[in-house]
Amino acid sequence: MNGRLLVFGGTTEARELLRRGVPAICCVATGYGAKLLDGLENVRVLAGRLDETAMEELIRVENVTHVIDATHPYALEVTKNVRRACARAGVKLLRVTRAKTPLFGDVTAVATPEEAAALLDDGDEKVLLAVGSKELPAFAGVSRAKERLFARVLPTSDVIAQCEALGYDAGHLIAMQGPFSAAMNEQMLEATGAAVLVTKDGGASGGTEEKLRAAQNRGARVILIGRGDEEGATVDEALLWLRREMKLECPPLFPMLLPLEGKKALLIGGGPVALRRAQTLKSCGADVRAVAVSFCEGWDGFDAVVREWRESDLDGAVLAVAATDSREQNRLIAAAAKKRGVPVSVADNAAEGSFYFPALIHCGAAAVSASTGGLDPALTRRLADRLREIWPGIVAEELHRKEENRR
Ligand SMILES: C[C@@]1(CC(=O)O)c2cc3[nH]c(cc4nc(cc5[nH]c(cc(n2)[C@H]1CCC(=O)O)[C@@](C)(CC(=O)O)[C@@H]5CCC(=O)O)C(CC(=O)O)=C4CCC(=O)O)c(CCC(=O)O)c3CC(=O)O
Ligand SMILES: NC(=O)C1=CN([C@@H]2O[C@H](COP(=O)(O)OP(=O)(O)OC[C@H]3O[C@@H](n4cnc5c(N)ncnc54)[C@H](O)[C@@H]3O)[C@@H](O)[C@H]2O)C=CC1
Repeated sequence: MNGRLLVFGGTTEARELLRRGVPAICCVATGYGAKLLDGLENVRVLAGRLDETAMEELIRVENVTHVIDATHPYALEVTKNVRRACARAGVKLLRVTRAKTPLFGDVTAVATPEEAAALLDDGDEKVLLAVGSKELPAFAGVSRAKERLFARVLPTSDVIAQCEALGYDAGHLIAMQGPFSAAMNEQMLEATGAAVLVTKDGGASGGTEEKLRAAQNRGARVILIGRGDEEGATVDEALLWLRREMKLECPPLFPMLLPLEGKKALLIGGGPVALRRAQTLKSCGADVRAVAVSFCEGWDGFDAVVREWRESDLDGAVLAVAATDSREQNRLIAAAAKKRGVPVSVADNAAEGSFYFPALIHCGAAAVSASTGGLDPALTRRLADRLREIWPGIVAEELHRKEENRR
């Protein structure tokens, strides 16, 4: 292992990452967050909120080399501080954040809690606020707040005390830890009589889809406080990044062997990378179909369709390869394939696919596949080329020996 990792965040993403066995120091805001990380070997947990200076100090004292910011998507201030502390200490930083939820139903998106409060001002409907206790003060000025607003918060004594101080009585508080199922959200909307649900986009682990679904089922409106355009890596991407950066231990991929003869394999992209893979798939007997806006030299003899890809290209495919030169297109291809249950490999982002494209070394049916688990594709290439030099000899020798024994 090279270097030392510091993770910020007691989020689901931080826990998932640390559960994969990455040694680290992990900073969480609260004692409760610390408890959720109990029992993880190789992880030292520090509880408490640090400012920028304290973060920088920690990085230096602990000889940290790599930082992952997996704090909550709405913890904007912390994220800003982490970024500055890392820049000042000169260490590498990766932001991990959950994907935004695709919206459906009657949803009004706003940028801030204040904007959400302004939308509630002149109505008289009851409102369920599932925004986190920190944002409740923004709603204090809403007309007839005491009767109309119901707050759903975490059941800790300080949070409840804070709600009481803001004027919420026991009849207007739901104190319970989420995330909640759609059915439970629906019951809470029903019990409070709320016609409006105000929430944030906490992504999949925050149960956002279940909130939208409940509101839709009850005919309630949703006001969604958005979170800007921040981009971040997924947990899988972060894990691969760390393994590459810090040379962490990594188990091998499982080289599952698929019969492809006569089966449709879809390639999207017509450059040299797609072509190399098309040749590999063809050597396995697959019916290769390639779709691309333009094709490089060498595609003669392939079923090559010149146009932009579309979702229906995936129909009947047993596997797909996303090898366009556009990050965004490759991401969309991966999402579409996964949605349909078609295994997909992504040429420019190893961790985004559901399988890794192997180097194939074969003499007839005697095959070997090479991989470095996505850690170092150029090394994979060199390993494969060396195996290609010796593999035919090994296969011939063994077949010959078998013949000899038979005589
Ligand atoms: C994750 C994966 C994709 C997947 O699963 O779909 C992936 C990803 C990436 N490759 C990159 C670069 C290169 N890849 C090669 C070669 C091969 N790469 C192949 C597979 C895979 N490559 C999968 C995991 C493999 C594993 O587990 O080890 C092989 C085996 C199969 C094939 O592609 O046919 C083939 C050997 C073929 C053979 O010998 O048979 C070379 C060498 C060369 O081209 O000569 C370079 C140039 C390196 C340089 O320039 O130094 C980059 C950076 C791109 C960038 O920076 O722009 C990414 C992106 C990323 O890492 O995220
Ligand atoms: N895994 C690997 O071995 C390697 C992967 N890469 C990555 O692979 C990707 C492809 O590399 P190259 O083949 O060199 O690229 P390229 O630039 O030669 O080809 C890109 C292809 O994508 C097609 N394309 C773009 N948008 C499309 C759309 N909407 N619909 C259909 N087709 C579309 C283009 O028409 C073109 O055929 C790049 O993202 C590169 O970063 C690069 C080197 C090695």
